[in-house]
Amino acid sequence: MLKLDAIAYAHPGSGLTYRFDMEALPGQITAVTGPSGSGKSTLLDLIAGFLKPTSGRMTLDSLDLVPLAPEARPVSLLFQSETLFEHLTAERNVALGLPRDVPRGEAARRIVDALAEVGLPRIGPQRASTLSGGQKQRVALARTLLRGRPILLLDEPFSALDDDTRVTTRTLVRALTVAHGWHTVLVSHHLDDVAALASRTYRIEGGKLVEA
Ligand SMILES: Nc1ncnc2c1ncn2[C@@H]1O[C@H](COP(=O)(O)OP(=O)(O)OP(=O)(O)O)[C@@H](O)[C@H]1O
Repeated sequence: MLKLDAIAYAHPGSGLTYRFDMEALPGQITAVTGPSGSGKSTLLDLIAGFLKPTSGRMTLDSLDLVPLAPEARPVSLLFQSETLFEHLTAERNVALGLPRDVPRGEAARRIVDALAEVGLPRIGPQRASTLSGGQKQRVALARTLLRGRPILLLDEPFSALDDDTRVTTRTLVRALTVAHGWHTVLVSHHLDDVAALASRTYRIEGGKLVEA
């Protein structure tokens, strides 16, 4: 379980100190909602390690996350505007999720498997710049699969997608979360995404997470 226990943080110059308590179970999507400026990105930045809490505990099972630098945390991120390298092929983008020491043959096999798992078995050689928004999100999810990190942070990941693509992409996110036992934390303004996906929902109110 991912557990935040009185994680405290105040932005420099701000009078508000956030105090976050949260539990996210493996194989489930935990949603966080709240108005613009309420602190949703701040929460994700604390989990990812881009911000350091002033106090509190944050653990994944028995692993203490607070001392770990962002690159050492068991965390993957997926945002609204995807972070693929547009000039690289889909398979090169996916390969970025692999450790450098994986032998070439095994790397190729794992990339093929990951693209098949996200439903894009044939687009490996295509440049990212030629893919649709939904395909790009799937390629990013394939890269996440290869990273094999058990916490997935999603910040409005479906916002730029049309309605049909949005439904298929969120169905995929749920299936991957269940299949791989990810602790998926979804930040969204869209209540239909939250209703469709979340096992547990929190709302940020007055700098605190309140279970909805
Ligand atoms: N680096 C920073 N320094 C000072 N204040 C900041 C910093 N980053 C964010 N804030 C402030 O903290 C508050 C919370 O911001 P945050 O981005 O976490 O909100 P949010 O809920 O994600 O908003 P949105 O839904 O618009 O993305 C806002 O008032 C914002 O202006």
